[in-house]
Amino acid sequence: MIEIKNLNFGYYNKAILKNVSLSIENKEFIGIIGPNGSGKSTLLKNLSKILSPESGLIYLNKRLLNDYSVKELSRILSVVPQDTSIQFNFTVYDLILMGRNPYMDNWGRVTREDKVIVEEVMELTDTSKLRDKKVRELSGGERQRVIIARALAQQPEILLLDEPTASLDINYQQEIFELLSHLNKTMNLTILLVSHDLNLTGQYCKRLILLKDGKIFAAGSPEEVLTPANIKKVYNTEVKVLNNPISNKPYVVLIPGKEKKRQRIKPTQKPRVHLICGGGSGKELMNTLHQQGYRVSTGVLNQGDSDWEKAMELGIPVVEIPPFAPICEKSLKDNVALIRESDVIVVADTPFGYGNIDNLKAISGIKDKPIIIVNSHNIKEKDYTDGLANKYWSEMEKRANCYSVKNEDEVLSYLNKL
Ligand SMILES: Nc1ncnc2c1ncn2[C@@H]1O[C@H](COP(=O)(O)OP(=O)(O)OP(=O)(O)O)[C@@H](O)[C@H]1O
Repeated sequence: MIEIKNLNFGYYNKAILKNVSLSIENKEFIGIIGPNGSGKSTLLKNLSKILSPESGLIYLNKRLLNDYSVKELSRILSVVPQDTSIQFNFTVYDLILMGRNPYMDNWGRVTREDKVIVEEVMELTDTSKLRDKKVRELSGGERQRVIIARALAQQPEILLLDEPTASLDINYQQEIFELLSHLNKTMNLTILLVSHDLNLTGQYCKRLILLKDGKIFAAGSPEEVLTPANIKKVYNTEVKVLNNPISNKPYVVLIPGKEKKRQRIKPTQKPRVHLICGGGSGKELMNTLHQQGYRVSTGVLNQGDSDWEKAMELGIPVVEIPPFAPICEKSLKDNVALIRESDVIVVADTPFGYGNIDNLKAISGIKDKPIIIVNSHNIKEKDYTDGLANKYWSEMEKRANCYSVKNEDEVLSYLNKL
């Protein structure tokens, strides 16, 4: 059904998928697992033609994926993406009906058949009772069922899902996996899903593909793939693999005490640096710190910003928001969590406006971490917030653990002293 031959893909010249070859048969239920950044989502995006391989070939039903038009492809393959936030507040019915788009004429006329299929998929996914609700009023689990219903309304042969249970509680996680398993068995749907949950995928998927650094490290039945040796090599984590007596499937259990080992090696590592930047003000420093072995994180940054692009290129953790969007509550919270994991905060020579002032506000509230500020004497020229940035800046400068420096070389010498 799908044949991937020597697939290579990279972002900005950085190789991500390396020589991946894989055959997927009709009616398979496959889990793609692997650590953060191992290339799982990138693989799915290459399969759904969101990204194009640098080299290698992908065949779908013996025809090159590249030769399919978008409409043709969406009648065979549908995708449940990782980010399922819905831009507009549609009703559940209207959202599921959108799955029929690949079958509609140029005027978007809804046929009797479209309506019958929508009813069928609502029945299958137990979403009929939600039909008139607005999508934003749904719980996480309900929303995920609705998104799956929309994907099913496309009447695909293959369903690709990127972490479909990521933010769901244990009850909804199981419900989604049960639903997928049911669809796989009763509708002969081929399913390929990315997940971090070794136990759920081990329980429900018939085959697992374990990725490490963009390569297939192991592939086979859950019993073949979920071994302590594989998990140690790929995740650098000690586990015990037990047998779940109810399902007779492998069950992965963490061995306590791992944290102590981590702490022992920590003193030899360089400090973690969280870099506040934007508009290209931090990319050179980010590069230098990364090259010198500092563990750098950054955010909040707009996607497409040149500092964001640099972070992507280097593969460093970044809290991101859509292009031109102001910092929202969630991104702010994520950024504070990332800052809390760092040892020191560095503020690049960054202008502050109302769109990014919350980055400064966030660090002004974190008093227990050293802060290094580049070129602080110039703040008035970089304050586009009628003095708000200047206020946070002056407050921070009064602290004993705040260092104002003139340039990036001085940042490095301060970091060396810390
Ligand atoms: N749009 C992008 N631009 C640049 N680099 C990217 C982009 N998307 C992902 N990457 C990088 O590619 C690598 C693989 O990312 P990918 O999202 O495929 O990994 P993953 O295994 O799905 O990770 P996770 O489990 O964290 O979701 C990472 O180093 C990531 O930083």
